[in-house]
Amino acid sequence: MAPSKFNSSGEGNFSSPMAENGFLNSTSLLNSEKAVQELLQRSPLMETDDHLVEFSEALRTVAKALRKAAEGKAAAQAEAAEWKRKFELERTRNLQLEYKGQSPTERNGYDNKRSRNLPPQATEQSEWCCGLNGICSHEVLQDGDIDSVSQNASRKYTRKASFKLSWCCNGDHSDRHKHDVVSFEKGNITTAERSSRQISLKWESQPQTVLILTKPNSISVRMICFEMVRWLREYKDLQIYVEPRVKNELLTESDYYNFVQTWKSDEEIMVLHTKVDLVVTLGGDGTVLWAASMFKGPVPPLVPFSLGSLGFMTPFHSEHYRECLDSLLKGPISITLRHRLQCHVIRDAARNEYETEEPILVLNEVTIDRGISSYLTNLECYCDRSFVTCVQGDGLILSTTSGSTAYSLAAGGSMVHPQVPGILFTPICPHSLSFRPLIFPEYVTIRIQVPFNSRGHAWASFDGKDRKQLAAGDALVCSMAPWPVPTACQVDSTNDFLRSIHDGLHWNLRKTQSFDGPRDA
Ligand SMILES: NC(=O)c1ccc[n+]([C@@H]2O[C@H](COP(=O)([O-])OP(=O)(O)OC[C@H]3O[C@@H](n4cnc5c(N)ncnc54)[C@H](O)[C@@H]3O)[C@@H](O)[C@H]2O)c1
Ligand SMILES: Nc1ncnc2c1ncn2[C@@H]1O[C@H](COP(=O)(O)OP(=O)(O)OP(=O)(O)O)[C@@H](O)[C@H]1O
Repeated sequence: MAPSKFNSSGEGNFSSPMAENGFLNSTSLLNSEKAVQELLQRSPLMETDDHLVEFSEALRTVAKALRKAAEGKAAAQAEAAEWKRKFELERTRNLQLEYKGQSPTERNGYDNKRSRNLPPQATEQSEWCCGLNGICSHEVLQDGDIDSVSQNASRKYTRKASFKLSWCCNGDHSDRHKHDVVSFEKGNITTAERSSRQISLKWESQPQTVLILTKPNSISVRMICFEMVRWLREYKDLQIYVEPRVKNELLTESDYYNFVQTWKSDEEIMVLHTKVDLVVTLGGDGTVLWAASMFKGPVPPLVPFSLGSLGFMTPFHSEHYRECLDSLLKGPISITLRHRLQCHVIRDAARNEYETEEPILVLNEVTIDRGISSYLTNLECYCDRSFVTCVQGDGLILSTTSGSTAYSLAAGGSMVHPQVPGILFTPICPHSLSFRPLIFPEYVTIRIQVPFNSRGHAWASFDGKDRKQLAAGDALVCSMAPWPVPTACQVDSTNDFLRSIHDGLHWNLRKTQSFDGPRDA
């Protein structure tokens, strides 16, 4: 019998309780029990087990602490993102003020600035409905006083057309602000409006400047663009802006197009929304996404003409552009307010929470996926201060409701009417049987964290573009942006949405059963 290798002194050697015939004999059993007890008391194996137990408990404690820390970080980063959002809003306001020739420091305070730069009606509304901390859509959407612009002789820009937005439903026209959602009169909770209603835009002065954005590398788009520019100039007497590339194309065609304006720098693009009354897009959904991405703040009303293969956001037919533009320039226009998501990438390497990169606004979605890595993505997701889940799979899509018919749909997300405010949380190929897509309300902040123990990097892409690598420790914080994209409707939001899913996706197309006459009971 070989001595136990655990007994270094040679004492307490135990023999196998198994006799040679294969049965247990009692003496050897006694011996072996004693030996096991000795082994349990003295053996380093037991110490190893104890150490393993201790170690795993310590690991569990560390994991708990890490989760707590991450939750704390989530809250801090959500707050940082909220502050950043407010900062961006303020910066855009200041930019507008600077453009109007008034320095932000000339203001006595926030209220004063607002009351001096907004038309009286808008100011009253904003203080009435939102107070200081809210974002009034009419401030974002209704163009303010721009008299100073026309007075400023050094600037060649013309006065921007003003318009008024109203919310109406089934013929009921009402100016009631959409923030006035819940009332607590006499202790009863009632809802006045549950989401924004169909919006109607009425021009208060004639639009004067149109920006035309076109899909590149398409001869048919180029031809329509040339024609449209000429028509808008000769029949509507409008100022026209195009991208530098298009201006070159126009000038190559003819010197006639010399009147068309463009820009040279990104700073000029930043203030484009203060000059342009209407944006026309010629292309597919990608061109609408491109147009939206040009406006990092407020977006002028957008008229999307379809010249692509699948137009979910392009209800206007380019062959009828004259009649369409004629009626849109007169107004009123039914508008779909397409919400956007504001995304901040927060690097773990950044020294503090506020050192975030420039925010990116998306009209469809932000996708966090595994990129070229063959490992499963491992993403920790938080909603405000609450842990949502860990995504283990190909990735995750955070989509707007406008984007619900795009990538999110392909990944199994629901289609949502674009006027419903919300954030879709749709996994891509999750390695789990029970991971169903979610829809969050519009007021939450979602944070996606690449954990430190992630095997590979994750990649974020914004409306299918601008890929950014997310290393372990990096996070993406996402909330609803205060600047929606107002797109003109062919009929109204609902009719256009249903038409797009019927025509674009052949949604629920099925042969109708033949009628064979009533069946016998
Ligand atoms: N598996 C997929 O379905 C998949 C994969 C990658 C990207 N995409 C989508 O492509 C978008 C980028 O579009 P692009 O035109 O620049 O690229 P693209 O030219 O590759 O076109 C992608 C397709 O998505 C359609 N699309 C875009 N936005 C849509 C929307 N809101 N509703 C319905 N369909 C929409 C376009 O019409 C086009 O047919 C991304 O935002 C993403 O949603 C989809
Ligand atoms: N003005 C522009 N400048 C640069 N790129 C653009 C511009 N407009 C569109 N694009 C890009 O060109 C690509 C194709 O555009 P778009 O999606 O509009 O056309 P399409 O693919 O023919 O139409 P659909 O989306 O209906 O299939 C998109 O990736 C879009 O981002």
